Amino acid sequence: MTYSNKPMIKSDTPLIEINNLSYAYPRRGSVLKDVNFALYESQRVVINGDNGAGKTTLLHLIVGLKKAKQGDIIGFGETCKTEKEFNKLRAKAGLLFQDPDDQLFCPTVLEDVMFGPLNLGFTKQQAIEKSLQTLKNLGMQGFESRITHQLSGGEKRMITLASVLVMEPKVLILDEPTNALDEKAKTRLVNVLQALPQAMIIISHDKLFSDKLATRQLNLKDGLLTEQLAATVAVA
Ligand SMILES: Nc1ncnc2c1ncn2[C@@H]1O[C@H](COP(=O)(O)OP(=O)(O)OP(=O)(O)O)[C@@H](O)[C@H]1O
Repeated sequence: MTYSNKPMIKSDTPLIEINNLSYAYPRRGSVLKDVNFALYESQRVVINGDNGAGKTTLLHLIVGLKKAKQGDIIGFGETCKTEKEFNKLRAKAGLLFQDPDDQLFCPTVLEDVMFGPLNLGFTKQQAIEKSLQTLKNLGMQGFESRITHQLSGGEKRMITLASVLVMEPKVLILDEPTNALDEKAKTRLVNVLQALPQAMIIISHDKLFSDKLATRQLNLKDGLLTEQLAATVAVA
């Protein structure tokens, strides 16, 4: 038998857990009120809610881009309070920003998608191969040398998705991934996400997309996160 010093994560331990999380903005007031939530392996949780309900705020709190005064974020079994602890969480949880322009920063598409794998320590050749494969899976082959800031809204969305998926994070956190996508691209995205083993938290206003993908749907309203639907599709 071998022993490891690494903390063991039991399969019934949530990947991400939120306990009694509350958040308020100055002038806006309370956005989240005592929110509790747990994400387990293989779950695809879609959160919907009206504009301004606090969905993006919730995702940013989960990954530590905003810090709550009240409540706990527990990532992969470890409570996160400090920047170092959130850095560890972010290494395993890939966030797709609502606005692609917050995510694209390299001159060309390939450089942008490669950036993550290179940072993870893959060789240039490996990073290129992984990036080309991910772009192909998303139907974006041929875009490698395109200038990112010249892309259309939907193209930017797909490239930012590629830059998150190529990292193969343990958890995918996607803020309105279908924004600006046409029906063909949405269908391709559903197929790509359904085939992935990762757990996901997805914000979406797109009911059809949510129904196809979600194993669990939640609604955020008046600061409260409530269960909306039982599983709509079987987890692969
Ligand atoms: N820095 C800030 N200061 C003050 N209020 C803010 C700030 N950021 C967001 N808000 C407000 O907090 C509320 C929640 O914003 P958030 O972006 O989380 O909503 P959302 O549910 O993601 O909305 P949408 O569906 O429109 O993207 C909104 O009323 C927004 O105007």
